[in-house]
Amino acid sequence: MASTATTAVFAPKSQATFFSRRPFPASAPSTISFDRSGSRAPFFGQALRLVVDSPKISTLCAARTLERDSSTEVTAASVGGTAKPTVLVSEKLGEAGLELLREFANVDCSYNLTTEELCAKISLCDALVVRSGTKVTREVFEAAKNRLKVVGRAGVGIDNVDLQAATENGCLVVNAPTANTIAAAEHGIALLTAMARNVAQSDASMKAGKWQRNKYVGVSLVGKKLAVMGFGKVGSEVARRAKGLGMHVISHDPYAPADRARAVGVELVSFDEAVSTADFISLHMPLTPSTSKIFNDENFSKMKKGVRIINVARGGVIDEDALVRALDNGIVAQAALDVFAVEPPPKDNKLVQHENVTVTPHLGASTMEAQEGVAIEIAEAVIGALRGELAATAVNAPMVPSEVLSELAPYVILAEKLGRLAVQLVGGGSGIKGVKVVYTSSRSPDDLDTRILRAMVTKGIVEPISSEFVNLVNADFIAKQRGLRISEERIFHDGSPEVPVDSIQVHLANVESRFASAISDSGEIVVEGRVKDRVPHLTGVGSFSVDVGLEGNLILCRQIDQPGMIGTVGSILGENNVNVNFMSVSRTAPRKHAIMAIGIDEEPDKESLRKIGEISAIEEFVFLKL
Ligand SMILES: NC(=O)c1ccc[n+]([C@@H]2O[C@H](COP(=O)([O-])OP(=O)(O)OC[C@H]3O[C@@H](n4cnc5c(N)ncnc54)[C@H](O)[C@@H]3O)[C@@H](O)[C@H]2O)c1
Ligand SMILES: O=C(O)[C@H](O)COP(=O)(O)O
Repeated sequence: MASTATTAVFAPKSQATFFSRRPFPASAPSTISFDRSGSRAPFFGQALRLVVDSPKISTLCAARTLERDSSTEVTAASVGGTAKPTVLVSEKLGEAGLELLREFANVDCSYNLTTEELCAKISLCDALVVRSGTKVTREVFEAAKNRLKVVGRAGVGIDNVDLQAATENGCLVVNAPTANTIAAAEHGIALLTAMARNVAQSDASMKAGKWQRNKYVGVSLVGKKLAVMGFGKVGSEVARRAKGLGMHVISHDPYAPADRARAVGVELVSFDEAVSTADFISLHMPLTPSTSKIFNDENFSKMKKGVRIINVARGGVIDEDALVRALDNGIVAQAALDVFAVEPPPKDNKLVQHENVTVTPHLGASTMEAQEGVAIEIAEAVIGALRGELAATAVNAPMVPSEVLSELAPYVILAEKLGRLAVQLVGGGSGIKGVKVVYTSSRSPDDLDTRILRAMVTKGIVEPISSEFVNLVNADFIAKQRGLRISEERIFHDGSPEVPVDSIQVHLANVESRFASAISDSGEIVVEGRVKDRVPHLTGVGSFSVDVGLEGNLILCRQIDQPGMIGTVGSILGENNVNVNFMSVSRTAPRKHAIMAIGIDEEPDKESLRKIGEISAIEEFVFLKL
């Protein structure tokens, strides 16, 4: 994979190359329409394109208004009135945000709607503003009958919005990712201190007429070890505050830059070290396929007896039944939970009822200040989107002109998949800092604007490990915010200028890998890809050449080169009904080491992965999701 050709650092071109900002005057005949395909990762073939072109909004805005709850309800019978769009606010939103919305739109604040009521209203609305309590399902998007242009989530998590259905129905989803960070961190600290001193339990006891001073002796925080799991926006603020309480703070976050943690006086450690040495464990990682139920029986059993756990992240990172068992057998002395796998949890939920558990109903973001902040942030994003402006907090829309996409589409997919693969190869606790993207191309720098490719690499790296959504507008900002230094290099390739890019390499410097063979001779994780017949392929891992189509999932194995390996692994996958779509083997020399890359359609179960790991000739392997 190494190349000796010339290198140049790219300077980004003006944004205007990629975006057309067309204002959306309320009086003009206009519609925002989108390409219909796509999902959470759609910059390209599946991309949304913002086009302003028809009289939909003026019709939708011709609405008679009715007073309700100091806001406005729009009915199907509405006629006449102003050419304003209609915004349905289905959960309580800060007044400052409502005021902004009212200046621009007819605002209907209707809370606690049933799904039927929401579906009945939604076809009369251009925008919907929610928090985490409104389930914006496919049914809702379909009931909107194409009128709904934007869903604004006044907060971070969009777990309650069906993004795929939103995209398929041409609806933009925007969120407000930063305004409630401090509130969530403060709530984490509130739960930590309240739990340590039995505040909730002793309050309930006194209200029941008791005076139980001996029963509610607490534990001190000073000098105790706190493990912050996830050193992102909220986790780092919790760490800062916990240090102020005199705690010894460590953190586990495989992707956070170590110097950021050091600046707060926090050491980044491995998962096992964090959970096995801490007195308190505070959870601040996002809910992703790899963090789902990560706190399970196996990991509770590694913890110090009497550990205390705080969760203000997402309920799904804990296996709740396993936590009940860990509380009952004394491994976990206490837990303080703001979030639950199902919200609201059933009344008889064992954790909610448990004497040693302090619970709050998802209040992390619920301060006056945070709610004003998210309300303003989301109102601005929703108004901007209705006007046809770019939304930096767009969750499902990149808005890239089709002419750019048509040429770069497969490279854009390749760039994201390489980022996604590279981040999954990271192991240990050192954190990612330097990312280098190397393009081999025969085009001159003026003929190849790589911003979209760089943005896609960032998207691939950031989205699987965080609650952030990356698009072309915010990619550089998000990378900077997370301490990721992304540099680009071009290597001249003497080929056809018809082909925009010959290969893309993603290098991650100063990191350990879960798959040692992904570390190249230069000591970096390196993955390389090429587009063949418009299909992205992985063509290099570390110092090995491979060739596997980037579709579905991938298994990488390093093995002793010997007969029968392909068959042995293939049969294990076959027994698990996992279809192999591509396979390539590359070796250093006959009967020495070989790397096998296997593209598979489905995700193998744990048992099959265990069996592959037990094949004696296999020295290491890793399963990666594309
Ligand atoms: N309770 C609430 O009201 C409330 C409010 C705000 C945020 N949240 C939740 O808190 C969580 C964190 O939010 P944030 O804004 O700090 O997100 P963030 O994206 O800024 O930080 C998440 C961090 O977790 C790290 N991470 C990813 N996978 C990990 C893993 N396997 N192990 C350890 N670390 C891992 C990421 O590298 C990142 O640094 C999210 O789930 C968010 O939805 C809850
Ligand atoms: O995702 C978020 O922003 C938090 O979990 C807060 O959710 P909420 O807006 O429903 O309080």
